[in-house]
Amino acid sequence: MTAPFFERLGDRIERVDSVVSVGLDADRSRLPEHLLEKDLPQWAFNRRIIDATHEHAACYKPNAAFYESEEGWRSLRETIAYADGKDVPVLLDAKRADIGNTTRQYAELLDDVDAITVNPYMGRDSLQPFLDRSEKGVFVLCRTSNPGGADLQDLELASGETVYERVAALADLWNEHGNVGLVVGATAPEELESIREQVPDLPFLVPGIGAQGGDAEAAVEYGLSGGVGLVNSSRGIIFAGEDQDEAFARAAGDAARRLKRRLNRYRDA
Ligand SMILES: O=C(O)c1cc(=O)[nH]c(=O)n1[C@@H]1O[C@H](COP(=O)(O)O)[C@@H](O)[C@H]1O
Repeated sequence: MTAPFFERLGDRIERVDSVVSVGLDADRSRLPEHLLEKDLPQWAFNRRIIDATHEHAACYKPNAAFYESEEGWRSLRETIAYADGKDVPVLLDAKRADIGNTTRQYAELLDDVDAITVNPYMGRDSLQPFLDRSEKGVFVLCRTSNPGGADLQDLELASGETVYERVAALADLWNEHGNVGLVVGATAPEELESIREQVPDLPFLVPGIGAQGGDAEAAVEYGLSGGVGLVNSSRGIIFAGEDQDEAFARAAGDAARRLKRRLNRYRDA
């Protein structure tokens, strides 16, 4: 039987001494020119990025948005299998959920990956098929990193709690199999701190450092539960060598190593 996701993630974090999630957001318009002639340029790019970064990666997080084409899905499939071959967990950033029969289809995405991001807007039944996959990780969007994250998520309910606090409380309830985490952006450090206090046992995926300018120290201080959690950087790693053509992968490897060391200073503090 496969061990639960957060146990496997904890082992991985220990093995590579890293909480870095490397975001594989392989934007076709930013790929090195010499890869564009390949059969599957995104796969060619990701393979080189994985070769250069896997020693520093607690997980890979491909965002499905970058692969929503026939060629994209083929690239994604190859990428997932390759990461798996390197023994690195894959978290598919899909932000899915829908009514029952539709969401059951979405949940099949978990057949090929270790964890997924989901959207809580439609409530528990829309997430149930994901939650039922007890060996897989399910990261529920709670307080997102984008400027508009406040539009709905910061609204105060009649009960006095905010929407994101309500989501955190619900996610804690939904965590019957110990497979639920939260997505909380590093651009909202105060919310990160208060959500951590509210749900001490849920590991967080914290995006928003690097290109979005979020707070890396707060990401580590509040993102981890029992040492387990993920701090994601996508563009800051994979496009670190955007202007270097052939040397792009080495630059990505250096960026991943630097981020690992920086985050580890806060982990050790
Ligand atoms: O669910 C996510 O991963 C996510 C949630 C959020 O609140 N903010 C956020 O940036 N993300 C994702 O994290 C990645 C951030 O990419 P970079 O800004 O390039 O590091 C993208 O794939 C986003 O879709």
